[in-house]
Amino acid sequence: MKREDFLSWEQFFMTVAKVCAMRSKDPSTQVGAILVNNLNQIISTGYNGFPRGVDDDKFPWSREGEWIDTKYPYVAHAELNAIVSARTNLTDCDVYVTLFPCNECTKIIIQAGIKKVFYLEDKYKDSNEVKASKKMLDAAQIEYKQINDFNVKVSIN
Ligand SMILES: O=c1[nH]c(=O)n([C@H]2C[C@H](O)[C@@H](COP(=O)(O)O)O2)cc1CO
Ligand SMILES: [Zn+2]
Repeated sequence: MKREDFLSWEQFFMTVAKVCAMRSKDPSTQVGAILVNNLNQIISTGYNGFPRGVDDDKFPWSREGEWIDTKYPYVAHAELNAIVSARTNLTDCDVYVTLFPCNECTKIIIQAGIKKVFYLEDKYKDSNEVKASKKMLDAAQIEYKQINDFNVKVSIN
């Protein structure tokens, strides 16, 4: 008899996205994203961090203060990193991301031809950025689905 408590594809991919988030050095929010093609192959991975050459010991990680002195102008979002790292056409791929994409990432997701967005958390759902994301995804007829039928808890010692 086969095991019954195996991970579904959706649970598996979301767990991989969660592991990607563990690479992030952001002290407040770690985000992971992966792209998956229609053969269930992982095409690329990403997490939020500063661009190559932008030293994460010298640039700020703070959230507050003058905009130029916060992390916000510098950090590359997980979804952006996954999309620019992909080496194949992304048409009809799915994205698994641990946080609902912001409006800037959503534009990139749509333009890359991604078919479906799977997300874990939606902690900024009341923000205008996320509201704008949902408006664009609805208009573009791109489905989004929360994967919350299991508890992703990855612990590596
Ligand atoms: O879709 C996203 N992808 C992503 O990588 N991020 C990153 C940018 C920041 O490093 C962090 C958000 O920081 P904070 O929660 O402290 O505002 O998450 C944030 C979002 C959603 O805003
Ligand atoms: Zn974003």
